[in-house]
Amino acid sequence: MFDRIFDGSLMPHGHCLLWRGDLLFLHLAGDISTVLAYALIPVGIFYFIHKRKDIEFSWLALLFACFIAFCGASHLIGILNIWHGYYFIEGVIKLLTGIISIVTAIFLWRLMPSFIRIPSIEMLQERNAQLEAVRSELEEVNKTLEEKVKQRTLELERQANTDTVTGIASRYAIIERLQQCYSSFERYRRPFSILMVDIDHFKQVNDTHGHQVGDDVLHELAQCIFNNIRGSDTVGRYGGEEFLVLLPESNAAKSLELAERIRSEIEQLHMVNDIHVTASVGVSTITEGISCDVLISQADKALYAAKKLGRNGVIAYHEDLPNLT
Ligand SMILES: Nc1nc2c(ncn2[C@@H]2O[C@H](COP(=O)(O)OP(=O)(O)OP(=O)(O)O)[C@@H](O)[C@H]2O)c(=O)[nH]1
Repeated sequence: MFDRIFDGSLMPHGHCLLWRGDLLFLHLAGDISTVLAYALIPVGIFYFIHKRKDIEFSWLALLFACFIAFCGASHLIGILNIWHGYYFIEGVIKLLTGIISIVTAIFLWRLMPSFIRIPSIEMLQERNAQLEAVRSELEEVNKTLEEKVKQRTLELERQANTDTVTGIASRYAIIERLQQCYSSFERYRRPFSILMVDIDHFKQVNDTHGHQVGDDVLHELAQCIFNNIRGSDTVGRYGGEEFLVLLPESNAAKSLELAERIRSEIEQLHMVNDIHVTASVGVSTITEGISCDVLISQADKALYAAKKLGRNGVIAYHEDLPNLT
């Protein structure tokens, strides 16, 4: 059996190619270079598959590598057969090469639709450019939205901080400012005072002239207070017809003086429908150990006293303030 396989005497030695130098050169050069290439290509494929474990269809690449390796073996036996006629071995190798080639071809054609679907570099570049355009568009939309949110937030903040009827600080804003002054007092002992201004008999204005005119009066009066305070002071609408004025760095005497001026200015105001109003003012100055709430209640007590004493007056809170009921 082995004799049949390795029997290289099928062609008499020396008859092959008749030892013509040109034929020998052509066949040897062609086969040797092909064998070398066919040995290197499968090694390259194995190396690639080893490095790129993510590649799909790697088994097909392996099949392809085997097919090339067998083609290389056919050429190798072709070289040997120049000297000896190992045609049995050559036949076996050719048969194996044929089988593996057919298997590879079948799988290659079965997978052809999938290969065709694989996007080309141009297609990927085009897709990438489209995605990039969408991304820039989204970025632009995002910027616009952010800007709108910013504007809306500012608008909401402005609305929350401003009283719509009078245009001065809202109750929320004036209380916040009061807390800031109080913190500053607690930390740096910065004094401050507050005025509680309340329009006298405002109900009569509403009842006589209507609610809209009442609103106009509130607006004019608020602006009057605003025009008589410093930039560092704040006036806010504390309640219906009640205003809270915050006076940082102002002691009791200075605050009383300002309260009197405001009261007097209000008294002299000529408002819509020739309306004249007066206001009562309660003054309170921060002292050690009292809270914001106590400070406000002191101003309220002083205001109440001013009302009880005939309105259109200014009273500063002090310990001996009579408990008027
Ligand atoms: N037009 C208008 N009126 C308001 C507003 N808020 C409160 N008022 C009115 O202010 C009036 C307050 O009346 P009162 O609490 O009796 O006080 P007053 O009439 O000013 O009397 P004294 O404070 O005791 O001098 C009520 O008629 C409320 O309807 C507002 O936003 N607009």
